[in-house]
Amino acid sequence: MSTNRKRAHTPGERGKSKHKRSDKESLEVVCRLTPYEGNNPCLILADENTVECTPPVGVVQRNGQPNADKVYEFGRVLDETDTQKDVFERCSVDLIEHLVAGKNALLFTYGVTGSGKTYTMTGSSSRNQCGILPRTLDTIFNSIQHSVADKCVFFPTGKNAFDIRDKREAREEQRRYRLNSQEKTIDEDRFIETKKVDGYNDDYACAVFVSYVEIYNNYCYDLLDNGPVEQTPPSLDVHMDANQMVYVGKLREVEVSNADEALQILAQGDTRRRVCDTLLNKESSRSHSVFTIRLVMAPSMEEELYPVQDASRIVVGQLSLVDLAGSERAKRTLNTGDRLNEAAKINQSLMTLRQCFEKLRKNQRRAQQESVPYRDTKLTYLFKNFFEGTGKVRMIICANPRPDDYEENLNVLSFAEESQSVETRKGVDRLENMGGSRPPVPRKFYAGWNHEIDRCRPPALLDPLEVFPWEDVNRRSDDISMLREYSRRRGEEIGDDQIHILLNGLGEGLRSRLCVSDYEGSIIEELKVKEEELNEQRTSDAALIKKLKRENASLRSRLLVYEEDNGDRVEMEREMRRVREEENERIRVQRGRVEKTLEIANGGTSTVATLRNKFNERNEMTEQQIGSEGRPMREGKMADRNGYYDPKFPGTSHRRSQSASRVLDHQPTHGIPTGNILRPKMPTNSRKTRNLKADELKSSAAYVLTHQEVDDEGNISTSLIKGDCIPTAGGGTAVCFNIIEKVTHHSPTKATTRL
Ligand SMILES: Nc1ncnc2c1ncn2[C@@H]1O[C@H](COP(=O)(O)OP(=O)(O)OP(=O)(O)O)[C@@H](O)[C@H]1O
Repeated sequence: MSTNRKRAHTPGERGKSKHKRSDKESLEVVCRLTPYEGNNPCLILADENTVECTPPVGVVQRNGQPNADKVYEFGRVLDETDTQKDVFERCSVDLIEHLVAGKNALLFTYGVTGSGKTYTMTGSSSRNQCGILPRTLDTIFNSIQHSVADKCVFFPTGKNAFDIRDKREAREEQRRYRLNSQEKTIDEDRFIETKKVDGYNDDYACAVFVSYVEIYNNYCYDLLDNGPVEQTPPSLDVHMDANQMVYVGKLREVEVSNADEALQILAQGDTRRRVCDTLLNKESSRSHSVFTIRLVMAPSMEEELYPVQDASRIVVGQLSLVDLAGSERAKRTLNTGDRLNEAAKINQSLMTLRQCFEKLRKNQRRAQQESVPYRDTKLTYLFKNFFEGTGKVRMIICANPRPDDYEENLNVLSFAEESQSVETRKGVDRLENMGGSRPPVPRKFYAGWNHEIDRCRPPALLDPLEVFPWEDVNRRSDDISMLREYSRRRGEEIGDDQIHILLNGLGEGLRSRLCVSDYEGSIIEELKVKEEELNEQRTSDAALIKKLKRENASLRSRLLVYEEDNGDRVEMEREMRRVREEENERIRVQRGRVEKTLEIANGGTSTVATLRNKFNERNEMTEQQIGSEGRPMREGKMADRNGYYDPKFPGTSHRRSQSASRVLDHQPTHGIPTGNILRPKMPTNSRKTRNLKADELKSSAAYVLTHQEVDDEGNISTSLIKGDCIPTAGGGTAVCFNIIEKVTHHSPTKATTRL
């Protein structure tokens, strides 16, 4: 790995701006890496927020320089180990919470062609491959199921708004709807997500509307158009409503009562979507698709799940799931004709998206606001609501680590990383708080009882003033039989004609109470399930706590042992330090002594130096005289100049005692007899040795080593190597050699021959 790694942004910089306000939040980016089994992936997950980008071998920059490794940081990085469910949980669940709270959110995928955008957004119907969109639809309906009003109660006005029908109109519209609706084919085998989010306000009745738009070659088409699939529907215009919100005019918004219906609509729309086989993806999206889920909510009537007919109290939450077409380079796809034109338009709209982001970031930094080029493409115009209105925006970057995608991935990643500093306004709570009264009873609970109540009619009832004992209606299984018995008894007492008057009053009251009781029963059931789940969770938490406590105890005891060991170790280290310091001190003292001794030995004092010089001078003379003149000096002179001892300079010897030998004469083990008159003279108290011992040196003041050599011509040279014995700091004796005397004996026969 190159050390030349560049950090595109530090984590602190990400998503921050100077003027960050609490009503703003940053666009969040999640990066998903496509599974890749080849060699040399150009992208790898470094940690859960970082992706590392390594250039493939041989890829260099335009200037010929090698590309550096780079790291990019995102809100989260997911790789092949993260499942479709993980991606859904991380990217969509909080947006669904936004939606059920009446806020807006935009989730879009972005990346190079074939990087897994459609797979991530839609996937397939199996458990493992089910993508964000189907899971989101399931989760929405799981979370609002008791509050969904009957169909046709809410309706879109066509001007980006909704209204509410009164009950009679709604019933008529429902009848028409039933007549026109076709048999639905539901995928029985599809995976169903069971997730549910909290946060829906039960005081509201709601309806879900979906729409599906395709932006192809910068034209908007309704994928839910009712016309024949073979025909391209007319392109639709994008408008702005009275609240400055952008919407697609004449777009079909289809009301759905459950996720199955919504998925069927999605599948219907997909049959119209333009997908082609390209070199880089067998099913390449040639257009951007925008699937929008609108949750329309209005405060419900007191007892019944029917919205109060006041359009001004309607709150609409919107979640748009966008699958962008992938950016692609013509030289890689080798596209021509229509495909090339499509690619150009795709790239142009993606480029405009980048320019909008850049402008938004610039505007965030400056007081002076420049206009953002939303209108340049249909895609960016549709996104305007989210960037300038209220809503959370999240981008999923899909990136394939194959080396061929390296350069395009770099573009995508750096754009995505910069985008994280774009801020959008946070959604505000628009739902009214109804003061915590009991939620209205969903209509489906009424339907169950209607039939039963009607069966109570035959027996006559009595005086309408006589009150049915409602307070006893609390165990639902007994309610009907009690009413039957009551009616039978009273029917015997009064005539049949009275019965209808009484029944009407009774029926409504009974119906309402039974339904409420039924609804509450279902809530109790749900709470029981929740309680069981919580109990299970508590049991497993308790087991975990127990296990953690055990581990904690064992860690504590191990820690104690370590601490004791550590105490011993500290003590030992202290002792070692003390010994080392003592040793250092001893060495320091010894070194001082040695230095002093050396100073003395090397003539550190002037007296010693002078003596040594004189001594050396004399010895040199002796050698010159013997070597140059080639004849022996007179014996008397020799005695004075032997170089070993001069009583005038007692400081030059190192005698230990007066009785100690002053000169140690070290003779060769096998001396060569020269038969010569020229013989070195030793002082009388010198001691001869052939096998030198340390003790002998110690007791001597001077040392002379006799060394003999014979060359090929029979010449003998005898060397006397002389030195002073000096006691060393360690108690031994060193010899400091200071003169060599040489006597040479030439062979007369050889010398004559040479002449
Ligand atoms: N995470 C993944 N796990 C398994 N298969 C994947 C994954 N991501 C992508 N694929 C497979 O890769 C292929 C291309 O994916 P997909 O069609 O989603 O790419 P795309 O980004 O939408 O391409 P385009 O922009 O051209 O439409 C598909 O066959 C898809 O099943």
